[in-house]
Amino acid sequence: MEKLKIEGGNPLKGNIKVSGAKNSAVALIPATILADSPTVIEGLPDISDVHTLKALLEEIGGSVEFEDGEMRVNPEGMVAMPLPNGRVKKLRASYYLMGAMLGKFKKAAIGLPGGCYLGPRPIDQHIKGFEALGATVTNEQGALYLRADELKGARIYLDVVSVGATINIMLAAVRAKGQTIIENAAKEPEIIDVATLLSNMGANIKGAGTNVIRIEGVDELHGTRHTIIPDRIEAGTFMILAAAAGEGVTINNVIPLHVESLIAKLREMGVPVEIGDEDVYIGKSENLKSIDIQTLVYPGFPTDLQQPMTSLMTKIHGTAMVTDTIYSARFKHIDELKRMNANIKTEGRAAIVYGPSVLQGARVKASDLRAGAALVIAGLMAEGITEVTGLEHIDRGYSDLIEKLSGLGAVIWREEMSAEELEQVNNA
Ligand SMILES: CC(=O)N[C@H]1[C@@H](OP(=O)(O)OP(=O)(O)OC[C@H]2O[C@@H](n3ccc(=O)[nH]c3=O)[C@H](O)[C@@H]2O)O[C@H](CO)[C@@H](O)[C@@H]1O
Ligand SMILES: C=C(OP(=O)(O)O)C(=O)O
Repeated sequence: MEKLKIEGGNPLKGNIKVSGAKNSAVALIPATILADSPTVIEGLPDISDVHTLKALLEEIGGSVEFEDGEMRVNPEGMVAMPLPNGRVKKLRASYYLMGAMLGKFKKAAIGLPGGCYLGPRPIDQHIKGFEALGATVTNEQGALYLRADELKGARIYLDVVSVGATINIMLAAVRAKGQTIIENAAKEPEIIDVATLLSNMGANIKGAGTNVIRIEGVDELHGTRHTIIPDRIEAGTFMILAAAAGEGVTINNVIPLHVESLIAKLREMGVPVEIGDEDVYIGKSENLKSIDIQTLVYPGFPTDLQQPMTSLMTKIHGTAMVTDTIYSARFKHIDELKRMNANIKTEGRAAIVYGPSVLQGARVKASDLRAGAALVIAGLMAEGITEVTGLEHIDRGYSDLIEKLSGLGAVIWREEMSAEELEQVNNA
């Protein structure tokens, strides 16, 4: 097992390119099951979630080629193979296999998903949607079994705005008979990306990106070619790290509209931001002002950027508060930042940051994906060497991180852990 080492304090300069969106990729790949002929997705990130989903499609009989970010999925040999255990537990998004397999085969058996622990992550709204479409859903020894004689369109009101439930219901409803209306739908860009792929496969979807989505079911879907949208969370992570440790960084392959809430907050702090057509420039940031952040559904401030933002906030002059209204326990990075000399207090769903602090290199552990991003940013800001373990989380969502950050002048590398270090991490 490896750890990441970062020598902090080296000013970052230059250009860094954003990859395809993880949170789109993890839905686009299962969506290929719905077609009767091969689909090609271009621009996928080289992250472990994508490799896990590739293996899952192969497990159900698909043939999948993946090279240079391009994945070709031939669904011809696919069957409704139950997947109650194993790889499905590695990632949250394996729940999209439920919607896609239910749509295609009218049955699915999928183990309850894994992914980052951020507090309770129920999937009751997904189940409510599948049941409204005519499926029976039972929980048998930790796996959900979904069965339907036929799927029929329905009007489904989501009690909570959920990205996962909106996409999952869309995946099943494109192959249902008649019209489905999803009310109180989530509006994230990833939902539009999945709807675009499905529409190009022959589905009839209107309103993706608004809070009412109308789907007219079709009997057949065909393969197509699709280019994924850029990852707004990776873009945001790079913007934050540029503000934290940069002296002029351009982030390329960004849809600026997708990061508007972050741009607004960075400007409020006094970070120089210039917006291009497909790039964002972050200038050297000094004397940052205190701000408060509340995570909200899109287009509000994303929960996924809350953790990286906390690291930047240790530079502010004053007090700042971060409230996560989406996930109550997304604060595991705080104790690690404290090890690095940050002055932060958590109270319920909020973290209060007292700045400025001069961060010090330390041995820290990434408890989840964005906690990992927060610690990498802190390591780039800190004096001395920071060692980050828990890289399996970071590898779920950031492709070629070392190469990309080294390109900006960061001193960052991976190192094999000794047996003694492994034991310490496992016992922690
Ligand atoms: C709205 C929001 O910010 N969504 C984020 C959420 O998506 P993710 O898809 O994981 O979460 P959802 O959008 O589905 O959930 C939003 C909220 O609804 C709740 N919920 C969800 C489904 C359900 O059936 N029942 C239920 O109560 C969740 O616990 C959460 O509090 O985390 C992802 C990974 O960090 C982010 O990329 C998404 O942008
Ligand atoms: C927590 C995340 O991923 P997942 O929902 O797959 O656990 C994330 O993208 O920040």
